[in-house]
Amino acid sequence: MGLSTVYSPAGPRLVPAPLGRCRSAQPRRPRRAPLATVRCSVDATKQAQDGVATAVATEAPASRKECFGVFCTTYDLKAEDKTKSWKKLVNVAVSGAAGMISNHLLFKLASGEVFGQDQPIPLKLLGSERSFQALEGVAMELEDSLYPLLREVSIGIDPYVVFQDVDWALLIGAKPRGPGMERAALLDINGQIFADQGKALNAVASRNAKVLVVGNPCNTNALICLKNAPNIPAKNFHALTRLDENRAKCQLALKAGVFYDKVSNVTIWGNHSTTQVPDFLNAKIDGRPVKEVIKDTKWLEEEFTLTVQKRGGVLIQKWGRSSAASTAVSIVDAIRSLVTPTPEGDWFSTGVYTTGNPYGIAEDIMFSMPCRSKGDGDYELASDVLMDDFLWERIKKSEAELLAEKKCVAHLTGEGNAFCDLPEDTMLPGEV
Ligand SMILES: NC(=O)C1=CN([C@@H]2O[C@H](COP(=O)(O)OP(=O)(O)OC[C@H]3O[C@@H](n4cnc5c(N)ncnc54)[C@H](OP(=O)(O)O)[C@@H]3O)[C@@H](O)[C@H]2O)C=CC1
Ligand SMILES: O=C([O-])CC(=O)C(=O)O
Repeated sequence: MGLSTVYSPAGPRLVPAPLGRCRSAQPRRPRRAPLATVRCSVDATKQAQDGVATAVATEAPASRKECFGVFCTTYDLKAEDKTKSWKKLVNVAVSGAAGMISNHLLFKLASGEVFGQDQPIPLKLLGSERSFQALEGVAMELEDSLYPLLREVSIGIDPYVVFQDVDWALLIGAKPRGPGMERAALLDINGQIFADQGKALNAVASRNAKVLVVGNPCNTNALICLKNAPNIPAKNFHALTRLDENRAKCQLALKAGVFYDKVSNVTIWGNHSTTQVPDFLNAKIDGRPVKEVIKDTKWLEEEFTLTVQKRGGVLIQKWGRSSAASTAVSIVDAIRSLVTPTPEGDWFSTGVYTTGNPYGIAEDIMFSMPCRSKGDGDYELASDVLMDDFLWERIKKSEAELLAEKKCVAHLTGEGNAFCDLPEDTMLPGEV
């Protein structure tokens, strides 16, 4: 007899799997439209009475998303949503789910490390025709990991199906830049992916869905995505710059000879590219301004800044591929910063939409800035930040780059014809 999972107020526990395994009505295969499937549901009242799930096979409507393997034998998620004793499910979609970053991230999500040890989640994995088999492999590994909090795994290649009702969309899938490829071409190819996914989110995701864009160039991809999803608040879109913040914290800790938990208030301003600005003016070590602790201004202005800007590229040279594990960790950090209250006085960096920002940064781009959260998934920009000429001059350079990128993708944001004239030094962190 296999195992399935049941939750009670006392926490998750394993119980024998219910009798009767549900199968797809047709063999699983890549497809654009969902097939009719058979699903299992749970009698929530009975379950509440005796604490053990009972599976009931029911015919699903044609719109039912396909579950995967053991996850089809568990519960009717909608019925579970209604039970008082269980936390409401948080639906999480991940694109590029068969890629390297996801291979680390999905297991962190399933373990409860991200949303909490009392938060059951369904995972909705988006792939493509080319990755569908690998996606099945990922789902099999998730099955074999017996995560008590993992309530459903569904895999698919149609974002309109996979993004149905999602509360969080983690958009990782994107084409990496190949040899000889112009950055403008990458913007165009990947931009199209994020325009399509934005439209799908707009049509089917939760109206308050949070969207974190990781696929590069992530700031401009996030802008494209939000412009194609006008039904979702622009404030809910993020571009991942948390990896850069973590890299900056590590370098400051190394230089100061402290462990990195002593480093706070580190902001990455701007683009996730080599124009990004790691801010040492506002950063603190043990609650003191970094400039009081590290007196080597030349190191801060030159070596520190360049090391953080180019860390991704150096790592590619060593590893032969871009950061995957540390990127997954930084995605966890980025989400946790939004779903848990920010420690008093501190802040975190995330690329957000620049409407009404207090710093004077151009409006209508996705720019990394210092933010605080009450832990409700929302954030406010930090206002207690210092600015000097060095910092401002660099911020303007990253701003100029993002404004240029925006012009390249005007055809994807509904703002007319694209005109692409990128500064030559515009590079991803992975390009050195
Ligand atoms: N913001 C940040 O801090 C960081 C961002 N990144 C970016 O994250 C993205 C994913 O990285 P990683 O997981 O390592 O990459 P992988 O190459 O391992 O996986 C990327 C996935 O993207 C999907 N994809 C979508 N469209 C295309 C396409 N046209 N051509 C090829 N693949 C495509 C593929 O899946 P499928 O076939 O299922 O579509 C593939 O599995 C990259 O854009 C990378 O530059 C990486 C590190 C840090
Ligand atoms: O450039 C890349 O593909 C990898 C990347 O974003 C990083 O390491 O910061």
